[in-house]
Amino acid sequence: MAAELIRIVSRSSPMALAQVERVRVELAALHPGIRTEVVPVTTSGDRWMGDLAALGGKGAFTKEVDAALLAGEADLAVHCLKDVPADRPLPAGTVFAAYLERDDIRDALVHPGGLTLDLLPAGTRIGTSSVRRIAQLAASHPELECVPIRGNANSRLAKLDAGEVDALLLAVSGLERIGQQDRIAEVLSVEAMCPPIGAGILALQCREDDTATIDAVSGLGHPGTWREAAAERMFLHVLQGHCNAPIAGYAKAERDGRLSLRGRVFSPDGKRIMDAHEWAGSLSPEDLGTSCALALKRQGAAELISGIPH
Ligand SMILES: NCc1[nH]cc(CCC(=O)O)c1CC(=O)O
Repeated sequence: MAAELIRIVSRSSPMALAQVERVRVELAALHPGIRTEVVPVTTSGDRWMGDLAALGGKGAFTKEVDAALLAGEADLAVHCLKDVPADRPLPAGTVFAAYLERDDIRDALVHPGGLTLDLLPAGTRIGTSSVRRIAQLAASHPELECVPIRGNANSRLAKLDAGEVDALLLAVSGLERIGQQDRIAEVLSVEAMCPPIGAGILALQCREDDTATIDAVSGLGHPGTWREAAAERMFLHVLQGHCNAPIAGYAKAERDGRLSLRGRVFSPDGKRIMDAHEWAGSLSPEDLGTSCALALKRQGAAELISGIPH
Protein backbone atom coordinates (compact mmCIF):
# COMPACT_ATOMS: atom_id res chain seq x y z
CA MET A 1 0.00 0.00 0.00
CA ALA A 2 1.30 3.47 -0.82
CA ALA A 3 1.92 5.91 2.02
CA GLU A 4 -0.75 8.58 2.65
CA LEU A 5 0.56 9.99 5.92
CA ILE A 6 4.16 10.00 7.10
CA ARG A 7 4.74 10.88 10.76
CA ILE A 8 8.22 12.33 11.22
CA VAL A 9 9.84 12.10 14.64
CA SER A 10 12.10 15.00 15.50
CA ARG A 11 14.03 16.54 18.36
CA SER A 12 12.52 19.91 19.09
CA SER A 13 15.59 22.12 18.65
CA PRO A 14 15.28 24.78 15.94
CA MET A 15 17.92 22.94 13.89
CA ALA A 16 16.10 19.61 14.08
CA LEU A 17 12.79 21.23 13.13
CA ALA A 18 14.42 23.03 10.18
CA GLN A 19 15.77 19.68 9.00
CA VAL A 20 12.31 18.15 9.15
CA GLU A 21 10.95 21.13 7.25
CA ARG A 22 13.43 20.49 4.43
CA VAL A 23 12.28 16.87 4.26
CA ARG A 24 8.62 17.94 4.18
CA VAL A 25 9.27 20.43 1.38
CA GLU A 26 11.24 17.90 -0.72
CA LEU A 27 8.66 15.18 -0.06
CA ALA A 28 5.75 17.47 -0.99
CA ALA A 29 7.46 18.28 -4.30
CA LEU A 30 8.02 14.59 -5.07
CA HIS A 31 4.74 13.19 -3.71
CA PRO A 32 2.10 15.97 -3.43
CA GLY A 33 -0.47 13.41 -2.22
CA ILE A 34 1.40 12.39 0.95
CA ARG A 35 0.65 14.31 4.14
CA THR A 36 3.24 14.69 6.91
CA GLU A 37 3.03 15.24 10.66
CA VAL A 38 5.76 16.02 13.17
CA VAL A 39 6.14 13.90 16.34
CA PRO A 40 8.41 15.78 18.78
CA VAL A 41 10.75 14.05 21.27
CA THR A 42 13.41 15.25 23.70
CA THR A 43 16.58 13.17 23.84
CA SER A 44 18.88 12.55 26.79
CA GLY A 45 21.57 14.49 24.91
CA ASP A 46 19.27 17.52 24.79
CA ARG A 47 18.43 17.33 28.50
CA TRP A 48 21.91 16.63 29.88
CA MET A 49 24.21 19.65 29.90
CA GLY A 50 27.25 17.82 31.29
CA ASP A 51 29.92 15.73 29.65
CA LEU A 52 28.40 13.51 26.95
CA ALA A 53 30.74 10.67 27.90
CA ALA A 54 28.78 10.38 31.17
CA LEU A 55 25.70 9.39 29.15
CA GLY A 56 27.51 6.56 27.50
CA GLY A 57 28.46 9.16 24.93
CA LYS A 58 27.30 8.10 21.54
CA GLY A 59 23.68 7.71 20.72
CA ALA A 60 22.68 10.38 23.22
CA PHE A 61 20.86 12.29 20.47
CA THR A 62 19.38 9.30 18.71
CA LYS A 63 18.14 6.80 21.31
CA GLU A 64 14.70 8.30 21.97
CA VAL A 65 14.22 9.00 18.26
CA ASP A 66 14.95 5.36 17.44
CA ALA A 67 12.54 4.23 20.15
CA ALA A 68 9.65 6.29 18.73
CA LEU A 69 10.29 4.84 15.29
CA LEU A 70 10.48 1.25 16.51
CA ALA A 71 7.37 1.65 18.68
CA GLY A 72 5.44 2.74 15.60
CA GLU A 73 4.75 6.20 17.03
CA ALA A 74 6.40 7.64 13.93
CA ASP A 75 7.34 6.40 10.46
CA LEU A 76 10.41 8.43 9.63
CA ALA A 77 13.34 9.90 11.53
CA VAL A 78 15.67 12.60 10.23
CA HIS A 79 19.18 12.38 11.65
CA CYS A 80 22.31 14.43 11.28
CA LEU A 81 24.50 11.59 10.10
CA LYS A 82 27.38 12.90 12.18
CA ASP A 83 25.40 12.21 15.36
CA VAL A 84 24.68 8.58 14.44
CA PRO A 85 27.23 6.13 15.90
CA ALA A 86 29.18 4.18 13.26
CA ASP A 87 30.97 1.69 15.49
CA ARG A 88 27.80 -0.37 15.82
CA PRO A 89 24.97 -1.22 13.41
CA LEU A 90 21.83 0.90 13.23
CA PRO A 91 19.21 -0.17 15.77
CA ALA A 92 17.80 -3.56 14.74
CA GLY A 93 14.69 -3.20 12.61
CA THR A 94 15.66 0.18 11.12
CA VAL A 95 17.37 1.21 7.89
CA PHE A 96 18.56 4.37 6.22
CA ALA A 97 16.29 4.77 3.20
CA ALA A 98 18.04 7.85 1.81
CA TYR A 99 20.67 10.52 2.37
CA LEU A 100 19.65 14.02 1.26
CA GLU A 101 22.08 15.96 -0.91
CA ARG A 102 24.93 17.04 1.30
CA ASP A 103 25.21 20.59 2.65
CA ASP A 104 28.42 22.50 3.39
CA ILE A 105 30.77 20.24 5.36
CA ARG A 106 32.93 22.99 6.87
CA ASP A 107 33.08 24.47 10.35
CA ALA A 108 32.78 28.20 10.93
CA LEU A 109 34.11 30.63 13.47
CA VAL A 110 31.46 32.81 15.05
CA HIS A 111 33.06 35.90 16.58
CA PRO A 112 31.01 38.99 17.40
CA GLY A 113 33.92 41.28 16.44
CA GLY A 114 34.21 39.57 13.08
CA LEU A 115 37.83 38.52 13.55
CA THR A 116 39.26 35.48 11.81
CA LEU A 117 40.97 32.66 13.72
CA ASP A 118 44.47 33.93 12.93
CA LEU A 119 43.67 37.40 14.30
CA LEU A 120 42.11 36.35 17.61
CA PRO A 121 44.18 37.55 20.58
CA ALA A 122 45.89 34.97 22.81
CA GLY A 123 43.59 33.68 25.53
CA THR A 124 40.42 34.14 23.47
CA ARG A 125 37.86 31.68 24.90
CA ILE A 126 36.45 29.44 22.18
CA GLY A 127 33.30 27.62 23.19
CA THR A 128 33.50 24.02 22.00
CA SER A 129 33.29 20.59 23.63
CA SER A 130 34.19 18.74 20.46
CA VAL A 131 37.37 16.68 20.88
CA ARG A 132 37.87 16.97 17.11
CA ARG A 133 37.79 20.76 17.17
CA ILE A 134 39.82 21.02 20.40
CA ALA A 135 42.65 18.82 19.07
CA GLN A 136 42.89 20.66 15.76
CA LEU A 137 42.77 24.08 17.40
CA ALA A 138 45.47 23.01 19.88
CA ALA A 139 47.66 22.10 16.91
CA SER A 140 47.03 25.20 14.81
CA HIS A 141 46.27 27.89 17.45
CA PRO A 142 47.74 26.82 20.81
CA GLU A 143 47.37 30.38 22.11
CA LEU A 144 43.57 30.12 22.07
CA GLU A 145 41.65 28.61 24.96
CA CYS A 146 38.86 26.07 24.41
CA VAL A 147 36.14 26.13 27.03
CA PRO A 148 33.39 23.48 27.28
CA ILE A 149 29.94 24.46 26.03
CA ARG A 150 26.85 22.35 25.43
CA GLY A 151 23.33 22.84 24.26
CA ASN A 152 21.87 23.31 20.82
CA ALA A 153 23.32 25.87 18.43
CA ASN A 154 20.79 28.57 19.38
CA SER A 155 21.56 28.24 23.07
CA ARG A 156 25.29 28.34 22.35
CA LEU A 157 24.82 31.55 20.40
CA ALA A 158 22.87 32.94 23.39
CA LYS A 159 25.76 32.00 25.70
CA LEU A 160 28.13 33.79 23.34
CA ASP A 161 25.92 36.87 23.42
CA ALA A 162 25.84 36.68 27.23
CA GLY A 163 29.65 36.78 27.27
CA GLU A 164 30.20 33.26 28.61
CA VAL A 165 32.65 32.68 25.76
CA ASP A 166 34.34 34.98 23.24
CA ALA A 167 33.75 32.91 20.10
CA LEU A 168 32.25 29.62 18.89
CA LEU A 169 33.08 26.95 16.38
CA LEU A 170 29.94 25.60 14.74
CA ALA A 171 29.07 23.78 11.53
CA VAL A 172 28.27 26.08 8.60
CA SER A 173 25.38 23.79 7.63
CA GLY A 174 23.84 23.98 11.09
CA LEU A 175 24.07 27.78 11.17
CA GLU A 176 22.46 27.94 7.73
CA ARG A 177 19.64 25.65 8.84
CA ILE A 178 18.75 27.92 11.76
CA GLY A 179 19.15 31.06 9.65
CA GLN A 180 22.19 32.33 11.59
CA GLN A 181 24.75 32.25 8.79
CA ASP A 182 25.16 36.04 9.08
CA ARG A 183 27.01 35.45 12.33
CA ILE A 184 29.85 33.61 10.60
CA ALA A 185 33.14 35.52 10.89
CA GLU A 186 35.19 32.94 9.00
CA VAL A 187 34.46 29.69 7.19
CA LEU A 188 37.34 27.36 8.01
CA SER A 189 38.81 25.39 5.14
CA VAL A 190 38.81 21.60 5.43
CA GLU A 191 42.61 21.84 5.62
CA ALA A 192 42.41 24.18 8.62
CA MET A 193 39.66 22.21 10.38
CA CYS A 194 38.99 18.71 9.08
CA PRO A 195 35.22 18.06 9.32
CA PRO A 196 33.58 15.21 11.23
CA ILE A 197 32.48 12.00 9.53
CA GLY A 198 29.02 12.57 8.06
CA ALA A 199 29.16 16.37 8.23
CA GLY A 200 26.28 18.15 6.54
CA ILE A 201 24.37 14.96 5.69
CA LEU A 202 20.77 14.32 6.71
CA ALA A 203 19.87 10.64 6.88
CA LEU A 204 16.30 9.39 6.57
CA GLN A 205 15.65 6.38 8.79
CA CYS A 206 12.65 4.04 8.50
CA ARG A 207 11.50 0.75 9.94
CA GLU A 208 12.96 -1.92 7.65
CA ASP A 209 9.55 -3.59 7.10
CA ASP A 210 7.81 -0.30 6.23
CA THR A 211 8.13 -0.55 2.47
CA ALA A 212 5.48 2.13 1.89
CA THR A 213 7.54 4.81 3.67
CA ILE A 214 10.82 3.51 2.27
CA ASP A 215 9.42 3.69 -1.28
CA ALA A 216 8.05 7.19 -0.66
CA VAL A 217 11.28 8.72 0.68
CA SER A 218 13.92 6.84 -1.30
CA GLY A 219 13.43 9.27 -4.19
CA LEU A 220 14.80 12.05 -1.97
CA GLY A 221 18.18 10.35 -1.87
CA HIS A 222 21.27 11.79 -3.53
CA PRO A 223 23.58 9.17 -5.11
CA GLY A 224 26.87 11.07 -4.65
CA THR A 225 26.07 11.75 -1.02
CA TRP A 226 25.27 8.06 -0.53
CA ARG A 227 28.73 7.06 -1.80
CA GLU A 228 30.45 9.68 0.38
CA ALA A 229 28.51 8.57 3.44
CA ALA A 230 29.24 4.89 2.79
CA ALA A 231 32.99 5.53 2.57
CA GLU A 232 33.09 7.80 5.63
CA ARG A 233 30.97 5.53 7.82
CA MET A 234 33.02 2.45 6.99
CA PHE A 235 36.19 4.44 7.76
CA LEU A 236 34.82 5.28 11.21
CA HIS A 237 33.50 1.76 11.72
CA VAL A 238 36.90 0.17 11.07
CA LEU A 239 38.65 2.66 13.34
CA GLN A 240 36.10 1.89 16.10
CA GLY A 241 36.44 5.36 17.55
CA HIS A 242 34.90 6.21 20.89
CA CYS A 243 33.33 9.51 21.88
CA ASN A 244 36.62 11.01 23.12
CA ALA A 245 38.56 10.08 19.97
CA PRO A 246 39.47 13.06 17.78
CA ILE A 247 38.67 11.57 14.37
CA ALA A 248 37.95 13.60 11.24
CA GLY A 249 37.54 13.01 7.55
CA TYR A 250 35.50 13.48 4.46
CA ALA A 251 34.88 11.74 1.17
CA LYS A 252 34.32 13.60 -2.07
CA ALA A 253 32.46 12.21 -5.07
CA GLU A 254 33.64 14.16 -8.10
CA ARG A 255 31.35 15.00 -11.00
CA ASP A 256 33.17 12.44 -13.14
CA GLY A 257 32.37 9.74 -10.58
CA ARG A 258 35.77 9.44 -8.93
CA LEU A 259 35.65 9.10 -5.16
CA SER A 260 38.34 10.09 -2.66
CA LEU A 261 38.56 9.94 1.11
CA ARG A 262 40.71 11.89 3.54
CA GLY A 263 40.93 10.58 7.09
CA ARG A 264 42.69 12.02 10.11
CA VAL A 265 43.21 10.97 13.70
CA PHE A 266 44.66 13.35 16.30
CA SER A 267 45.96 13.02 19.81
CA PRO A 268 43.72 15.08 22.13
CA ASP A 269 46.46 17.72 22.53
CA GLY A 270 46.87 17.95 18.76
CA LYS A 271 50.55 17.05 18.95
CA ARG A 272 50.17 13.88 16.89
CA ILE A 273 48.37 13.94 13.56
CA MET A 274 47.83 10.89 11.37
CA ASP A 275 46.66 11.53 7.85
CA ALA A 276 45.56 9.39 4.94
CA HIS A 277 44.16 10.37 1.54
CA GLU A 278 43.16 7.80 -1.03
CA TRP A 279 41.24 7.48 -4.29
CA ALA A 280 38.76 4.64 -4.67
CA GLY A 281 39.78 3.63 -8.19
CA SER A 282 37.90 0.37 -8.67
CA LEU A 283 37.13 -0.05 -4.94
CA SER A 284 33.62 0.26 -3.57
CA PRO A 285 33.02 3.23 -1.24
CA GLU A 286 33.06 0.84 1.71
CA ASP A 287 36.39 -0.67 0.70
CA LEU A 288 37.82 2.85 0.29
CA GLY A 289 36.74 3.59 3.87
CA THR A 290 38.36 0.39 5.10
CA SER A 291 41.56 1.09 3.15
CA CYS A 292 41.91 4.59 4.63
CA ALA A 293 41.26 3.32 8.15
CA LEU A 294 43.88 0.60 7.71
CA ALA A 295 46.38 3.19 6.45
CA LEU A 296 45.85 5.13 9.68
CA LYS A 297 46.10 1.96 11.75
CA ARG A 298 49.49 1.28 10.18
CA GLN A 299 50.48 4.73 11.49
CA GLY A 300 49.41 3.71 15.01
CA ALA A 301 45.87 5.07 15.11
CA ALA A 302 44.41 2.05 16.95
CA GLU A 303 46.86 2.44 19.85
CA LEU A 304 46.35 6.20 19.92
CA ILE A 305 42.55 5.84 20.04
CA SER A 306 42.47 3.08 22.66
CA GLY A 307 44.97 5.01 24.81
CA ILE A 308 42.59 7.96 25.17
CA PRO A 309 40.46 7.65 28.35
CA HIS A 310 36.79 7.07 27.62
N1 LIG B 1 26.73 17.92 17.38
C1 LIG B 1 25.52 18.64 17.03
C2 LIG B 1 25.39 18.80 15.55
N2 LIG B 1 25.03 17.76 14.78
C3 LIG B 1 25.06 18.19 13.46
C4 LIG B 1 25.42 19.53 13.46
C5 LIG B 1 25.60 20.36 12.27
C6 LIG B 1 25.00 19.91 11.02
C7 LIG B 1 25.64 18.74 10.33
O1 LIG B 1 26.89 18.60 10.26
O2 LIG B 1 24.87 17.92 9.79
C8 LIG B 1 25.61 19.94 14.78
C9 LIG B 1 25.98 21.28 15.26
C10 LIG B 1 27.44 21.64 15.14
O3 LIG B 1 28.30 20.77 15.31
O4 LIG B 1 27.74 22.81 14.94
